[in-house]
Amino acid sequence: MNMKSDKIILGSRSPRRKELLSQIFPEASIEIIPPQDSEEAGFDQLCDLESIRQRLISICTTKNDDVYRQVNQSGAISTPILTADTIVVIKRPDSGYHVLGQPPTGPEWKQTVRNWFLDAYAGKTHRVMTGLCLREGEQLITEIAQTLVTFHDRDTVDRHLEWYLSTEESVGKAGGYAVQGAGSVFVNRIEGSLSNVVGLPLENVLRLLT
Ligand SMILES: Cc1cn([C@H]2C[C@H](O)[C@@H](COP(=O)(O)OP(=O)(O)OP(=O)(O)O)O2)c(=O)[nH]c1=O
Repeated sequence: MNMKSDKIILGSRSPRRKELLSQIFPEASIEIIPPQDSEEAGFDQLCDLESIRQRLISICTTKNDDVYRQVNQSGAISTPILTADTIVVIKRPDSGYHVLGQPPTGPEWKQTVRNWFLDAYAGKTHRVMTGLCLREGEQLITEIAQTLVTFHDRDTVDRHLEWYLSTEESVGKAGGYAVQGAGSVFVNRIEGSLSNVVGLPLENVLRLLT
């Protein structure tokens, strides 16, 4: 089956997304144009899945519009533009759902990630969602892929957590871990797309592009 287009613009600064996309699309045909405005709407106060999903779609659409504005300055373009956003969603027993994005950038990141691992991940299942936005000419297609990730029990997390924090792998990763890296030592089960957890659900992207 052929790709609908022989070029694609990936609107992302994430090296993982580029690497993933190049597994299904020739690397030489991928142009990277990251969004300029790094201010993103947050998920504060959102505690039901429907509002979280809507916000996720709105974030990837905003990224897509940003890239489109940059490209469009030189005249209308027909190359498809793909943008994405990945979040971890946990369920709190009392207050519904809660979104974990990337850890804070200040020195408090270690304590934040420590709390996420001990309180939200150990022995439990959380969701990883990636929102996608694909612009093809006038048309915008948006969708969300979801994967369930179950962590090992508290003993295993306790045993490896301080070592994991010392690797600093958490930095820049949604939810503070990398399933494709050392973070895999904590993961007991993955239900759904693995590439979705890493930042780009390849099954969805391939379906949209073919
Ligand atoms: C959960 C998880 C996330 N991640 C990464 C994927 C994404 O790069 C990052 C989530 O960050 P995002 O905020 O989705 O994206 P970004 O700011 O890195 O990039 P963009 O320019 O496209 O907005 O977390 C992993 O690499 N492995 C994992 O297991």
